[in-house]
Amino acid sequence: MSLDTLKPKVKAFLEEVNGFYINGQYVTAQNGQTFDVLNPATEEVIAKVSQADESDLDLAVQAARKAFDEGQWTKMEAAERSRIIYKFADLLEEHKEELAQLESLDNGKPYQQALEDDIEGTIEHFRYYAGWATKIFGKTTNVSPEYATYTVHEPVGVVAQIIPWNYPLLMAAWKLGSALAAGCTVVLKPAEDTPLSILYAAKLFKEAGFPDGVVNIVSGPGSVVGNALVTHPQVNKVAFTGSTETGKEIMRKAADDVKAVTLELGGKSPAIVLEDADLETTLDGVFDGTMYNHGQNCSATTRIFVHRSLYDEVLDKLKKKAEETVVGPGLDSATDMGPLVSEKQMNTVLGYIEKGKEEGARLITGGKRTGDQGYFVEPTIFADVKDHMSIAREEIFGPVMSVFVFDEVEEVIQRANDSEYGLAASVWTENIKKGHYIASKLESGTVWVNDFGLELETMPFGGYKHSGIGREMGGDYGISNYVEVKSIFVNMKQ
Ligand SMILES: NC(=O)C1=CN([C@@H]2O[C@H](COP(=O)(O)OP(=O)(O)OC[C@H]3O[C@@H](n4cnc5c(N)ncnc54)[C@H](O)[C@@H]3O)[C@@H](O)[C@H]2O)C=CC1
Ligand code: BAL
Repeated sequence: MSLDTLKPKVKAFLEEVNGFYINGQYVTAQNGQTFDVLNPATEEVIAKVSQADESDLDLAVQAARKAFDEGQWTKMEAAERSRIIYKFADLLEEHKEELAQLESLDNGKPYQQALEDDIEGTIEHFRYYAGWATKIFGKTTNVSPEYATYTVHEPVGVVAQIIPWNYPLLMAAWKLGSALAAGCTVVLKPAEDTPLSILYAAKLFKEAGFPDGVVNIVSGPGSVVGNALVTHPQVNKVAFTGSTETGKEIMRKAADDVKAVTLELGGKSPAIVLEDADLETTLDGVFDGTMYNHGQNCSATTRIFVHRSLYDEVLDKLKKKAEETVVGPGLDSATDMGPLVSEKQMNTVLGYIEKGKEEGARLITGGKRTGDQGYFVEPTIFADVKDHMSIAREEIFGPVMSVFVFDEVEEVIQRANDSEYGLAASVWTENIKKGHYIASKLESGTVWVNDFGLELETMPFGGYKHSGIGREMGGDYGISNYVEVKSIFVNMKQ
């Protein structure tokens, strides 16, 4: 597939200046400003998008506030809210190929991966949370015969949602699905690098039947639009996915107004390969665990701890896998791994590769940019990595794997936990008792045993330590981010 084979609706969408979406309509920035969106495979401008400032953002928050206060969504029958979210998922399905093309062009990921993982995952996510709109229950409690006591779960209000660029539409779904099911209204800010898929999808909110103002999408820089969203006095709650640094800044600012925050932040996830691991499955899992989405995953298993008895064999086989990986444009069907999302991200990753070499890790394959156009970086593997090195401690967010050797189970548990992060981990062993034991000891929001990367709407996802606060998905775990709990006492004393 090439740019010439883009679907007519995608071509038309790319040709116009794409406004953001406020109060049920596309609008352009009041000051007329736009920003360029690049194809990371070619560095060419593929679209122009309106760039909001604080006054545009204020309009979006006012629209969400009005929609919330007037209750068109919040006080709608839950079954009707559910039907509208289902309908939105059906419309996404009708447009799934267009959305996958946009995602591949904008983010760089292979088209098939965009279609099957990102877009299908988005559709499933909305369907799942559509079902939850009718399953938000308080409790009746048995406090005293003289009181009727019960709790009510009420939508928290206007929600600010700020999302990153690694899974543009899927991250929007993770945030929107539960908030909308709970009856909140939303202002969502996509990342500057990847605003296209959610802006394309915005028109489908209206078609599905969402009242105006329930969902608003505003594009622009984090330092301006994101900041104004977090600090806006009419916003009740902030949900963010992105870097730990920005997450901390958001939390500090939200504290001024005592706004609740949900944060899904960085990771440095360990994979532990025990001496009895089934090597074929393990090597596939460990390799994809690091390299999937070009390593641009918060849950990427970038620290691979291999038992000494398998170390040389594992290194040889991982090297071979890296060298067989086809790096190329996302729209090319032969591509396994596309470009990184931006020049900034490519330079960050190349900087870490240099640090790895300087600090004495052994580069066994990769290590360079490929070509001089597009942000392509070779799948890169370092062996003999030591726990104190930068590549062992800091989030790289690129196709860079660090391999360590270990001897004892207790030793590797301690080393795996020796990180400021605690998002995900994997354990590879045929001894399932040991698998459970190690899973119980790891300081991590998710642990996969003999698997990697499963992130399902049916299970909560989030991190320990600096990897975040709260859990998204997982049914009522996700809903709980968007409800206030009210306790009601009714005096029945005669
Ligand atoms: N946890 C995850 O899934 C992600 C983690 N990252 C990590 O972050 C690193 C840097 O990537 P960036 O795109 O610069 O991340 P970032 O955390 O700065 O950006 C993520 C989102 O936050 C917004 N934002 C930035 N500054 C803001 C502020 N002051 N107030 C409100 N919103 C703000 C951005 O516009 C974007 O929408 C990556 O190298 C990676 O390590 C990046 C993307 C996703
Ligand atoms: N932050 C979305 C899920 C992931 O990167 O693994």
